[in-house]
Amino acid sequence: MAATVIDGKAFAATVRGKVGEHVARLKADHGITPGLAVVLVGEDPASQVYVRSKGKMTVEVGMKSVEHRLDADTSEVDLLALIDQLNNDPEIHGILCQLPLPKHLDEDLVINSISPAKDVDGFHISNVGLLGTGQKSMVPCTPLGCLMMLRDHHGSISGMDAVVVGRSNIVGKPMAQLLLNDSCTVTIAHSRTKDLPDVVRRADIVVAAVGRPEMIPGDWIKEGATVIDVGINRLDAPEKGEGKTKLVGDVHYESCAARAGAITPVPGGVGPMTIACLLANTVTACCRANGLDEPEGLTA
Ligand SMILES: Nc1nc2c(c(=O)[nH]1)N[C@@H](CN(C=O)c1ccc(C(=O)N[C@@H](CCC(=O)O)C(=O)O)cc1)CN2
Repeated sequence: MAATVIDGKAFAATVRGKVGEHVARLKADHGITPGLAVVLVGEDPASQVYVRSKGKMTVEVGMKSVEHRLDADTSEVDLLALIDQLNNDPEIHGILCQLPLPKHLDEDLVINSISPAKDVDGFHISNVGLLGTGQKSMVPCTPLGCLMMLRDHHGSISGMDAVVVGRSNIVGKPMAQLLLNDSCTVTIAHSRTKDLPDVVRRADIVVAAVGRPEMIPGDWIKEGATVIDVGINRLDAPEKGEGKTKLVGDVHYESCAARAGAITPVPGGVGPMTIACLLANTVTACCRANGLDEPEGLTA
């Protein structure tokens, strides 16, 4: 039977709709407008697209958007001074530095200088620790988006066998933690994992976050498993014309879809959920800062 295609683009629009409703209530009932500040250092073309999209969608849901675009050679001292200013700005409830940062900047130092309460990326070491101990935290946007799609598709994922392929701080590790918190039996697999195909074949849920185009073929997938593809890899596509490119995920879509029960496409799967969850996290941060009830269904 053909796999159900989990439509991340449509689901993200629903999440943004819920965020917008909550923002409208915050404004009407409390006179509060959530504010998000995005910091971009340098001119990475993909980052510029993501930052523009974040700003546009922030405004669309009724929140305040502030963008700081800094030169590629901005010093660490200047960047930390800007973050300090944003940490102390009462109109700003969420702050993020778009990654990757230029090589001369210490990513850990920069991330950990953001106030944990405003860390809407959920990358600050305090939020990592809170998530790891099952306490209330800010949750990284991409894994949160994957979790929302899994819960929506399955209802409950409790007791399911989940394999996360990839161990990055941004996706793999927090994803594993979220699945564990939802009572999955979780394996984190990576480049040194022995018998990777057999490990993946045992899983009811496969989250692919390795950053290697089409690395996971269909014959690694258990019949009926749910496949969440986090990869976004741009490849040359001469078949589409000279100089053309295409996006592919970390799984080989056609062969995996032939065996899976459900699968996310690339593009249009996990990617759009990342920005929707960023907006959700900003409303959550704003509610927490003001001692108000958090929006239902928009947190882990
Ligand atoms: N500070 C952060 N930096 C980065 C993050 C992050 O969560 N926080 N994640 C990625 C980039 N990213 C958001 O920042 C992001 C990536 C992809 C998409 C998306 O919607 N992708 C589309 C395809 C877009 C295209 O055509 O290129 C899709 O998958 O359908 C949104 C946001 C790294 N940096």
